[in-house]
Amino acid sequence: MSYDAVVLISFGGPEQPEDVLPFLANVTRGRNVPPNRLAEVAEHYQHFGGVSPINQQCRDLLAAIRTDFAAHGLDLPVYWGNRNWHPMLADTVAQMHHDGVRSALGFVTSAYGGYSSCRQYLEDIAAARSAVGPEAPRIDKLRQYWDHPGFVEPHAAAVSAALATLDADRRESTRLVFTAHSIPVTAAAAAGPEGGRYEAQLRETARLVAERAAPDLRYDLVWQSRSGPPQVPWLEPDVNDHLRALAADGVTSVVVSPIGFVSDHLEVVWDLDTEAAATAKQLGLDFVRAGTPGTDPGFVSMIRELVTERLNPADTVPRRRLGTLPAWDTCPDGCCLPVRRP
Ligand SMILES: CC1=C(CCC(=O)O)c2cc3nc(cc4[nH]c(cc5[nH]c(cc1n2)c(C)c5CCC(=O)O)c(CCC(=O)O)c4C)C(CCC(=O)O)=C3C
Ligand SMILES: [Fe+2]
Repeated sequence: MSYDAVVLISFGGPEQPEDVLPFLANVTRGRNVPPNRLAEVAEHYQHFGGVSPINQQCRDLLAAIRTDFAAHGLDLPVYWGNRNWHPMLADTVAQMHHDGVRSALGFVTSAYGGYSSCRQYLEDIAAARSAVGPEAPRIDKLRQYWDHPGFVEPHAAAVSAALATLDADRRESTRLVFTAHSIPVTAAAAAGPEGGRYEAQLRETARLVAERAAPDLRYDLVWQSRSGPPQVPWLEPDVNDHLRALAADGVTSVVVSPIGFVSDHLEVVWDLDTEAAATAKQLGLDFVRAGTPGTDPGFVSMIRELVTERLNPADTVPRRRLGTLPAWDTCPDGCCLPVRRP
């Protein structure tokens, strides 16, 4: 297979106060998110002047990818388009078509399987291509990278750096708390061809990061940013409830590492740095939030590696990874399908 471009595909976020409500309408169209939850989330964005950090983080990543490709003689143009806010993927795909791109590789800013993390991006690609028409470029999504060293190692380095800021005398009562976006329990059960893939991958990433950063410490995987109506079960425990349980258990210090994410977007700076940090303070816990890959050079080279490996079949160029869960270049049909929400 030959490719003539790469496209960075992300979630998108508002960039001014007027964008917040139309952005949220895009995110929640056809989903079961109660109006009071939406109002609450709109307020989180307004705390940051209506600007989500995510688009600038994508611009920074885009620039880093272009610099890295140029430095390694990889001569492919790199585009960027989002699911929920400008630049919208359909506009990007139209531009790619206009520029003569015939087939591209897509890198999405989510490392895991599952409907929201993987399948929905495949749907975004399909919708953007059909908006452009039959001449739209082909776009093949790159593989999930939850256990790639270029994802695991930056998270591990960030956990080590965070730990180094805590009181060494309290090491024995320090806990690593890994977080990811909660999803409905039914969606978790439907993730991957055999089910449970989102959670299984997160457990594997947590283990790989913990082994590298602090093999002597206990760690947990918990959930954040729950949405949806209260009567629908989502993955638990929530990070705030978990901090309360840890404090009651004699834990004095926590490193919170958002392994579910690739950059410090709003779910990180609000749900962790603001809310979870306040919970920890109330409990008298020492709290430090570990960084995300962002534009870490190892993460950026991983993207180049994922691109170049796809120029050759998997049996000729081994796909580097640290874990043992099943892996593939192209998701099977019918994997991670959306579940009908009550
Ligand atoms: C698994 C997952 C990821 C990780 C994978 C990935 O990164 O793609 C993720 C990322 C993100 N989620 C984000 C924002 C939002 N997610 C929402 C709602 C939802 N997320 C869900 C899941 C996930 N979300 C789900 C099941 C819903 C319910 C509605 C639905 O079924 O789709 C809502 C609606 C309001 C609310 O929170 O209820 C907002 C505003 C932002 C942007 C942050 C910024 O602006 O910086 C990012 C990166
Ligand atoms: Fe979300």
